[in-house]
Amino acid sequence: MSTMLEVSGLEHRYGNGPTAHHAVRDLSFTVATGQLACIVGPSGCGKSTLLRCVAGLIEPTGGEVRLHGDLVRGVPDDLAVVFQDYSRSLFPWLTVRQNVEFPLRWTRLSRAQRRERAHEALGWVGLAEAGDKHPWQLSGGMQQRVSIARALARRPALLLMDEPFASVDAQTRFELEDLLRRVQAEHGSTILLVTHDIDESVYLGDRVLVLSRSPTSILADLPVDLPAERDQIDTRESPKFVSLRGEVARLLHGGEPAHGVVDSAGSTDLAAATASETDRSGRAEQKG
Ligand SMILES: Nc1ncnc2c1ncn2[C@@H]1O[C@H](COP(=O)(O)OP(=O)(O)OP(=O)(O)O)[C@@H](O)[C@H]1O
Repeated sequence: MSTMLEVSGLEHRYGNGPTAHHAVRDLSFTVATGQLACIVGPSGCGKSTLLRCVAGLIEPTGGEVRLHGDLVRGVPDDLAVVFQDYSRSLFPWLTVRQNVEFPLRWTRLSRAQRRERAHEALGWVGLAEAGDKHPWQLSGGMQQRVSIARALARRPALLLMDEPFASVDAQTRFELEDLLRRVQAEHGSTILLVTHDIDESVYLGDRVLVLSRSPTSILADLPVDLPAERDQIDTRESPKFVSLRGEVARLLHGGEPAHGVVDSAGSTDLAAATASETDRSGRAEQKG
């Protein structure tokens, strides 16, 4: 699988001198084409700073970011971002279709092609019939689906998502998570998604990057060895999911990566971690 995103020795410091704040210390990782990688870390650890560097919105003070091999300097044309706050990212005076078409104005697509792309992307998120409505006529979850459609209509090489489901209720969140996995599988999208939610990172991710406190670095890079087809009830109840969630939570609460299973690249072999966790819980059950 080819590499879509390569972050090498990334460092970012806000300001200079004694008041400087070192937000990101030393981050190196890659995301393969078609992969959905989740980033999880404590509040204020530097997740948004990382995303801003990847999006080319700020210039890192050290290291580099490459998108399909090209050094990121400024916002790449083929990158899209979905933010948490859909109500501020959609234009209320435009219809849903016009919102989705809007960023396509800066492409070489004709008007008819833009309309076609918008219609198609709205179909992907189940909103083909809502094109003539205005955002304020839709529920919060539907508005976030419009934001996702708008990002996908550009066919980005990389989709960045910053806490995309943090502002919707639990049921809608589940629906949006399933929608994202379906869309990603159907269209082979490469996604880097930041979340505060440990369960969400494991449910959504092909892998989970766990970040340390600020100045942040990578504590563990955990492959999520769950079936591609996931289910909000069965997957979340499966021993593997429970074990992975426990591992991420343990790391975030100051634990070391599962010992004996960290490889030289700093990534943790979850198969081994899962086996040892299952073994532990099995022994606990037997004792009980
Ligand atoms: N423009 C800025 N100037 C100075 N310090 C900043 C700036 N932006 C962020 N910081 C600091 O850098 C650190 C990382 O912030 P960042 O917003 O990247 O973290 P985060 O993990 O996204 O936070 P949260 O989980 O609360 O969204 C924090 O200590 C924050 O106060």
